[in-house]
Amino acid sequence: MNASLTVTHLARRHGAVQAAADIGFAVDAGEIVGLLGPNGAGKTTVIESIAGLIEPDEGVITICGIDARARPGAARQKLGVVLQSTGLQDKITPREAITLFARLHGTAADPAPLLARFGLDEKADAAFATLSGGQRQRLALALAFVGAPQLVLLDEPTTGLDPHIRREVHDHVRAMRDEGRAILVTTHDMAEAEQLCDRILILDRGRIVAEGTPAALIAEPSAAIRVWLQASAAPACGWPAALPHIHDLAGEGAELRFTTGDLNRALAGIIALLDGEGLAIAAMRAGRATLEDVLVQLTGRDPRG
Ligand SMILES: Nc1ncnc2c1ncn2[C@@H]1O[C@H](COP(=O)(O)OP(=O)(O)OP(=O)(O)O)[C@@H](O)[C@H]1O
Repeated sequence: MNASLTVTHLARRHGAVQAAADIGFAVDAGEIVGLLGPNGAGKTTVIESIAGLIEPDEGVITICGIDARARPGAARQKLGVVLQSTGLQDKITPREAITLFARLHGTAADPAPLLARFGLDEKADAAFATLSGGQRQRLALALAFVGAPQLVLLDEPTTGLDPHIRREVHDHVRAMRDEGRAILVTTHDMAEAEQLCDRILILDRGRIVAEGTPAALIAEPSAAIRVWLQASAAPACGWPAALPHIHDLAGEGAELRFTTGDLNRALAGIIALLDGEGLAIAAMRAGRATLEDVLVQLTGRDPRG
């Protein structure tokens, strides 16, 4: 087995809140796994537990075969972390920061290759405070890369970045994966998750509620097609609570929203219902469900908060 990270029965409370409960998953070498979920789902709690920044109440975390809770120092050597804030001082330069991180890692790495790889040559000796958002994020990736980690944890690595820089960060993350590293990434951007992740874990209220490739989650038969429909008027007795071949039914006035795996049969049922009331379909939109639809369906909440 080549899992770079295994997490079993991870649990953590923050006061009265069960932020993580019985979390279990693995990330293999050469794989990008996305941790998705609405605000407060527990994503940061899971990442910080793996990074050794908070102490879980229960669970086993193994990083490249090392028990991370029993041997945090040894596990840290295998790990690179990009958190939401770098915590760097305004005056430090990228060259100094990389040198400092290398020293903390117990290596004396030459910063030049990392500065070049992450496009920071020109800013190598500029103060952190003068770097743009994209340059700061490239520096955060470079710092996570000190010590050539086998597992990289990225907590919302592209939040607040423009689309061009976001694509650049994606390319760096894919390159890390293609070198055989394991990547665990959190994001609120469903399009990003769909493009970047080989596999996705959906978290809700501290628990994993779904897991699979983006394509498999979207192709979940009951949710494959998302439909909005408007009748010529609201049905006299309202919309029924359930109809054959229809899921996530939400009707209001003349409008109906639902998901279905069989549009023919779903529409046949609706047409029969409308015919019975002397009504017709006035307008309709149907399309492939997105990862965002899947997440809303599973958690009942908007992934962007
Ligand atoms: N230090 C803390 N003290 C008290 N409660 C906390 C603390 N940290 C997190 N929580 C709570 O634990 C739950 C999980 O929070 P966490 O930050 O892990 O979620 P998240 O999925 O990363 O959210 P977001 O997408 O908003 O970053 C939330 O209910 C949050 O309010």
